Amino acid sequence: MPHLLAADRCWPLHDLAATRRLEARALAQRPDLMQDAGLAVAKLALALWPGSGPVWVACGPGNNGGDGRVAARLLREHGVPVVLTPDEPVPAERPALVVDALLGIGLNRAPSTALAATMAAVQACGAPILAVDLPSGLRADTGQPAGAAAVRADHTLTLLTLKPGLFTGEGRAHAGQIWFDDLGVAADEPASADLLGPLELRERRATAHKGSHGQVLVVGGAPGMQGAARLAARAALACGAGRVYLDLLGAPASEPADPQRPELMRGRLGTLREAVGVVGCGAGEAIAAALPELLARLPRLVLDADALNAIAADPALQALLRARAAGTTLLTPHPLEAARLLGRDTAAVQADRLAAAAEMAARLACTVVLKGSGSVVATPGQRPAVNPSGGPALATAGSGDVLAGWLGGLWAQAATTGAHRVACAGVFAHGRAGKASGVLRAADLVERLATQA
Ligand SMILES: NC(=O)C1=CN([C@@H]2O[C@H](COP(=O)(O)OP(=O)(O)OC[C@H]3O[C@@H](n4cnc5c(N)ncnc54)[C@H](O)[C@@H]3O)[C@@H](O)[C@H]2O)[C@@H](O)CC1
Repeated sequence: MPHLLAADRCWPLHDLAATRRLEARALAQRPDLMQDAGLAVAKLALALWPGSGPVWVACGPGNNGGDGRVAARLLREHGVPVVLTPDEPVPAERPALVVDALLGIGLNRAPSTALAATMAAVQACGAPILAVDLPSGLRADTGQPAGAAAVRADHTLTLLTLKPGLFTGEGRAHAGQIWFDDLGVAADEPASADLLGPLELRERRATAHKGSHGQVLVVGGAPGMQGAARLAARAALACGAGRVYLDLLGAPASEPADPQRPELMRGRLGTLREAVGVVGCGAGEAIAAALPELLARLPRLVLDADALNAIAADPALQALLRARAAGTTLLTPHPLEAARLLGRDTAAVQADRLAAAAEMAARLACTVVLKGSGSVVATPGQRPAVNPSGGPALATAGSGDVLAGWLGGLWAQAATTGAHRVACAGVFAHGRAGKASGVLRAADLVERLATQA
C-alpha cells in the first residue's frame, strides 16, 4: 500500500544498480510484480483524483509505461475516465490528474524529441502530476535531469526502493510529495546511502554542569564580517555547549564577543586546547596563516567558508588536513567551495553530488557535508547519507554559519562521537529547524534550533 514517506526515521536508499539487482530477484519469484506496481499507482491516483474529470495516463515505451497501463485499466474498472497516451490522442481539455509513466529507472540518455514533447505537454496541461517511480527524465542516482528538462511532479510514488536522486540535487524540486511502496519485496540489498532522520547525541544528566558540556572556539569574523562568526557562536551556545569562545580575527581585545549575547566570551587557541574549533566563518584571508596551528592542535574541527577556500588554494594545508586523526575533522562546503576544493566547476559538482562529496572526503581524509538541497554527508569507509530536511527558507545569508556552529556545539557535547555521526545529527536538526515558509533570517534560525532542541 503506498504511504507518504515518514520524516521521523532513517530510510535506506538504493541506487540504480542495487535496485536492478533487487528487481531481478523479485521478478524471478513474482513475475507479475508489475500488476502490484500498477495497483499501487491506481490506488494513489484514485486518492488524488478530485472525483470528476479524466485522468491522463502518459505511458512510455518500457516497464514504467507498463505500470501506467495496469493503473489505467484498474482506474477504468473503477469507473474513472482515463485517457491513455500514446494509444489515444493527448487530451484537448485540462485533465483532472496526470499520471507520468513515461520514463522510470530505465532512463539512459537525454529524452528523445518525441518523449520530450510529451513531457512538455504533461507539464503544461496544468493538472497535478503523479510520477510513477521517478519524475520522467530525472536520473535515479544523481537527481539531475538527463536532458534539458525533467518532469516536475506534485507527487512521486516510488516503487521497490527509495532512489537517492529523489532527495538530492534537483530531485527534491522535481519529486513533490514522496510516496513509497516496496511492493512487499524485502530490501535484501545493502543500502547505497542513508536518508537521514532525527538523531539525538546530547545527554543532559541531572548532575551536569557547564564543564560537562564541552567548549567551542569559533575562529573567524574578520573586520566587517563579524556577524558570521557571531552567528556560529550563538548556534553553538544554543546547542548547549558549556562554554563558547570567539576569536574575532583582527579585533582589539576591548571588543565584546557579542554585545547581544553576553554569554559568549572572547578566547584564543593558546588556552583552549580541548575546544572544538569552528573555523572559517567570515574569516577572510587572514585565516590561512592561523590554520596550520589550528589543524595541528585542536582535537576536533569544523571547517567552513574561508577556511575551505584557504585549504583549496594551498596543498600544504591539504597535507595537514590529511594528517589529522580519522573522524576528527568535518568540512561543510557549499557547491562553490566544493568546486574549489576539487578543482572543477560548480556544475560538475552538482551533476553528481554523492560522488563529489565522496571524492572530497577521500582526498582530504575527513567528513564532508556538501550543502545544498539534499545535503550529502560523506566519510571515507562509511555509507554516505542524504538529508531530506530543510527547504528554500535556508537559502539566506548566515544559515551556513549557523550550521557550522551547531555542529561544533553538538560535538562539544558528544566528544567521543565521530565526525560522520555528528554531521548526520546536526544537518538533520538544522534542516528541520529551517523548514519555514518564506525566508528565515539566520539569527531567527538559531532561536528555532534552540527551541526544537
Ligand atoms: N520489471 C518490473 O516488473 C517492474 C518494473 N517497475 C517499473 O519499471 C520501470 C523500469 O522499467 P524499464 O527498465 O523498462 O525502464 P523505463 O520504463 O524507465 O524505460 C525504458 C524504456 O525507455 C527507453 N528510454 C530510456 N531512456 C530514454 C530516453 N531518454 N528517451 C526515450 N526513450 C528512452 C528505453 O529504450 C526503454 O524502451 C521502473 O521505473 C518501474 O516504474 C516496477 O514497477 C517494479 C516492477
